[in-house]
Amino acid sequence: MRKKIVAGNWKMNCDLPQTQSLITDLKTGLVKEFNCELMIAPSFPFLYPAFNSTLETPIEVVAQNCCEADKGAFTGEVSIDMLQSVGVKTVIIGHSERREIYGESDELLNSKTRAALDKGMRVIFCCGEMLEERKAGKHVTTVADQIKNGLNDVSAEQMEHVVIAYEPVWAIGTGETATPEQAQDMHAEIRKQLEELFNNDVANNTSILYGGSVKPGNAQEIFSQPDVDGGLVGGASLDAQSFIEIANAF
Ligand SMILES: O=C(CO)COP(=O)(O)O
Repeated sequence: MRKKIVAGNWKMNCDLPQTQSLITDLKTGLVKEFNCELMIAPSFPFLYPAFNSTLETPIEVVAQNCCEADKGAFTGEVSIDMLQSVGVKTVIIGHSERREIYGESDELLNSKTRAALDKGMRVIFCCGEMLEERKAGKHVTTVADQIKNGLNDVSAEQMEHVVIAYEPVWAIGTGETATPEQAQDMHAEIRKQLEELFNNDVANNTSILYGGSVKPGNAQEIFSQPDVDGGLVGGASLDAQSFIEIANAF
């Protein structure tokens, strides 16, 4: 079933006191029912305290990354079992910062995605083109390749646990948002691609989020596009009021 989701990717921001105070502010601000699922993704060390502080609230705590391997000699990595042991049920995979800064390849991201799905996790799979790719008119094929490679060997049944996040790299942290039409066009292309790779049900039922400078002032227009099911929000999710206003945009 296609769900509306607003997820805050806190990236490498917020130490423990800041994490706790942001969650307190969110809880204080969540005075009414929302028409969407709410997620926050703090850094690894704060997942467990965040999980505990959000029990009995509509907020789900999700991870920003995971290791594709089960356990063992992988210094600095965090396994899916470890995440699950602290209450995490959803993981973001393939964020452009992981792809670009840490060189995570389509193959690695596919391994992570399959490992997470095999363990029963939900995956927010990120895709998005660079500015040069858009300028060269290659944005649709770039994103289609990321999806085809990243979701290789994922079954149609497993796609029930996959959310796609389209984040054009040129719109991340730049203040420059894709226009609602640009977001809608790409989301429609992604659905076409899901239909080709899987089937019509998967295409219709997969939630596709937009990410890239989503703010209270532009969320409503973006979320009102027929193929946009919510947002993956960076900067604006670090302020409780902004995040709540974005969630209210549905
Ligand atoms: O990368 C993003 C979310 O994952 C988007 O970040 P900004 O909302 O800060 O542009």
